[in-house]
Amino acid sequence: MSENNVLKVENVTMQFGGVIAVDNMNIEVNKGEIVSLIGPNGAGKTTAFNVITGVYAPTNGAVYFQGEKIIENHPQGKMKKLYQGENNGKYTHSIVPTPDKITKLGIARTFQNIRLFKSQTVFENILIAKHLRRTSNLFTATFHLNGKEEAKMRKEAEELLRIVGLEDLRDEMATSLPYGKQRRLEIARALATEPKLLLLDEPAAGMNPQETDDLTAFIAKIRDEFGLTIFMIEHHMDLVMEISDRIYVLDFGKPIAEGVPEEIQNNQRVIDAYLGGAADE
Ligand SMILES: Nc1ncnc2c1ncn2[C@@H]1O[C@H](COP(=O)(O)OP(=O)(O)OP(=O)(O)O)[C@@H](O)[C@H]1O
Repeated sequence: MSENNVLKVENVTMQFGGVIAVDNMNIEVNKGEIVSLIGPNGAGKTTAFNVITGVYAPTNGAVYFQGEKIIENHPQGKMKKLYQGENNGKYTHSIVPTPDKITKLGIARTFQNIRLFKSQTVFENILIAKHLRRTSNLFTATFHLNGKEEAKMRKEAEELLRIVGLEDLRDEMATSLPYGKQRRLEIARALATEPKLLLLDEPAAGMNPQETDDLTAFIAKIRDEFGLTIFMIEHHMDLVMEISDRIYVLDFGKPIAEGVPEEIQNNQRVIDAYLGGAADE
């Protein structure tokens, strides 16, 4: 693993009963890269994100973040009998951190369906995320505010709103924002947890072409401004091809191709499995 490696997914399988959602997946994302994960519906993209962020303990395999193993698991319970996958027996430990632990390590994510604190303002959404960096308890994050630290967080939240261009909407209710701005707020809220690695799950879903263009520029801007590494699931091929340094294509839980955008666009296996149809989406 090179010292530039930020994320390494190693031989990860996620099996739900008889359904193999992710099948012995190997993926690497290096510092400063924007890497996209594409593939047909049901290919296992969101499940892969859920493993990396601690929502699911993988059935088998390991995940490394900045060179350190943060997740490892092996078939247990009824999976011992069910699991027929590769690398059985290679993993012997069970390291299964919760999502808030993963956030604290420096991995943040957004979701396919926007998840904002609906009855809070734009500013409050950012501030609560800042508090969540320090506590996993939403009640504490919202109500136990202590003087000096609170003032510092407020200042950082104001600064973040300025950088992402939402300062004029500071006191609006999050849900009153136009769709594209809600997405931007959700990304800003993820940034408030001070991640090194940002996972974006279909950030352009439901966006019109203008909003998608704005988002493309926005993602590039935050990568540069925050020194981020970005791993993104996306179906909008214009966005993916324009912004990605590299792309992984997933089909039936397995990466079937990896390369720079031009290689992926010209890969016959990818065209057959996915791009032929995705162009119309
Ligand atoms: N909790 C679960 N229990 C059982 N099966 C699941 C679970 N989560 C996902 N799956 C199955 O795993 C497979 C992969 O689903 P996943 O949502 O990861 O695909 P995806 O590539 O993200 O699809 P999309 O592009 O539609 O979001 C699907 O067959 C899905 O039904």
